[in-house]
Amino acid sequence: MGTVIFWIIFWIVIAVLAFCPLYFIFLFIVGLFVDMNKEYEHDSKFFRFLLTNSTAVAAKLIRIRVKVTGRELLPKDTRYLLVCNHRSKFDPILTWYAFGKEQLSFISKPENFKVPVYGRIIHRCLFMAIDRENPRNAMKTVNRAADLLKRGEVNVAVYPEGRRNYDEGLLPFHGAMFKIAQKANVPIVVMTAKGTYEIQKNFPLHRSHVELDVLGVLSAEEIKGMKTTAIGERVAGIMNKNL
Ligand SMILES: CCCCCCCCCCCCCCCC(=O)OC[C@@H](O)COP(=O)(O)O
Repeated sequence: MGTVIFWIIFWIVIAVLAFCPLYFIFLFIVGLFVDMNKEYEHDSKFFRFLLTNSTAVAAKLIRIRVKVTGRELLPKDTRYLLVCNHRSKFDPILTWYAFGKEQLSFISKPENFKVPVYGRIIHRCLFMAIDRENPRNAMKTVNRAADLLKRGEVNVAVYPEGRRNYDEGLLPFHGAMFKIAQKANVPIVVMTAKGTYEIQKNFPLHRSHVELDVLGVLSAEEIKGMKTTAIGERVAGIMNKNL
């Protein structure tokens, strides 16, 4: 009996080991059909599926368990701007994986579009590069994001801290990010991510437990006419209660 179990486990391991490189080669080939110079106007169900599904495989292999709370707070009748604290490069990856059906398109530093294979997939899924050094260029991304929301194409996600925070608490917010929701007249969904920073330390010996908590929604009416600094204070207040 032991021998049979051994061979079953053996072939499962072989299958997984063979599957990953084959899946990656498949992602590489389909990625070649993405035009990186084209600004796509519509999301792609196919590439969105590949983004979420391949991440699901990776999350299992990296032994990450994601617990989501507050999913019921997500607006159903309107698109929204999701804002979250930022501690790790795993934050966006586990967020688009845990909220696969929410069609989240992230505002990202340009370098991420150069990541092999995934740079093309996120481009096709309407992720937007932002120039963090040039406010005028950054406003172009703000307007593009507001346009995608207004047209109801996708939900947009952004880290208002602008970069990863290696300390406790929150970094100062880039207020212009909240303008996206005001321009599109949509609500702001406030979330925190916890446990992502430890993933790198845990892998491969330990399992990682990540918590994504949807904490509250600032309605479009509520934020209309508010100063972005005041919106920032509201958002920080909600996040800090859970950090
Ligand atoms: C199997 C899954 C593998 C996925 C690989 C995906 C690689 C593409 C990542 C796209 C991430 C999109 C959103 C990122 C938001 C962003 O760009 O925030 C900036 C911070 O991050 C890093 O800034 P910094 O702390 O200054 O380095």
